[in-house]
Amino acid sequence: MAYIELENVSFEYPNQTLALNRVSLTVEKGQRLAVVGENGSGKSSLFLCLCGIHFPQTGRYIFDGDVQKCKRKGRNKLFTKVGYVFQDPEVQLFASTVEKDISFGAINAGMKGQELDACMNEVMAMTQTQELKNKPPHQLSYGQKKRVAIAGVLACKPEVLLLDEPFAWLDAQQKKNTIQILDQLHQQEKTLVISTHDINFVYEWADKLVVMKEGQILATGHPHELLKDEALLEQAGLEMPLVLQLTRKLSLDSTPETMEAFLKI
Ligand SMILES: Nc1ncnc2c1ncn2[C@@H]1O[C@H](COP(=O)(O)OP(=O)(O)OP(=O)(O)O)[C@@H](O)[C@H]1O
Repeated sequence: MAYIELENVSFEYPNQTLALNRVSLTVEKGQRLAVVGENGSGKSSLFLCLCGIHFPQTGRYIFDGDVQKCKRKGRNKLFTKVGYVFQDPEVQLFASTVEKDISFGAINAGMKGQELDACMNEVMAMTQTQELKNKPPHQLSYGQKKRVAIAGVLACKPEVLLLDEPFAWLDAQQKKNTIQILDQLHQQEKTLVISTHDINFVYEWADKLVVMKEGQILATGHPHELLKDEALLEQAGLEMPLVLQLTRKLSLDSTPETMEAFLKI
């Protein structure tokens, strides 16, 4: 059985916008799933359903073997195991210092003493936020706020991380730092689900890709397969990854899996 399973899930906002339309999807434990699609295709709405903030009106959501019920009490396991990093860190940060912000969720969940100290040290080291710990979050740069937002979610020790556009507005170095965090989390066998418009990153990073359009899933599969499908790319409004474009242009026999491999040819 899959770790996360959506069966024909539909979700409509109160203004009757149908954001998810009969979406079916499975995610295995430890998988790196990328969700791509045009603006408004439903990626954030999908994440908000996966973490339990929204509840679909129809269909079934099964997390780790449990069918999710709309009652908040029945979804405690979901809330403790699935962490959501919002696209905009401003939505997430609220405490008077970075340290208080990062520890808030963990303390709320009952963590204290040495366990809390060890957890804070670990997540602040991973996200390089130690030197920011006494600063008010509103004084940080955008990239620093993003790291603090990730740290706060990691401190709650989720098994699944949903990251909504983790690279949006980041410079090259901050993006590299965020990719390093994702790589470390993957080594820890966390399940990672990201939405992004960075198709080159998706091609190299994801084990599985979901392509969305107008609230529906157009295709699911390995990015190496899906991202060479010109008809799908056209339908979804996506560009072909650069490494594939270059491979075709140069009529290479084999397709390198990364840009680094391409540059070594
Ligand atoms: N709170 C809301 N109330 C009403 N409609 C909403 C709300 N949030 C999103 N929508 C609508 O739901 C649809 C899906 O939006 P969603 O934010 O999930 O898309 P997205 O793929 O994440 O877009 P983007 O790439 O721009 O972040 C859009 O038509 C959007 O206008």
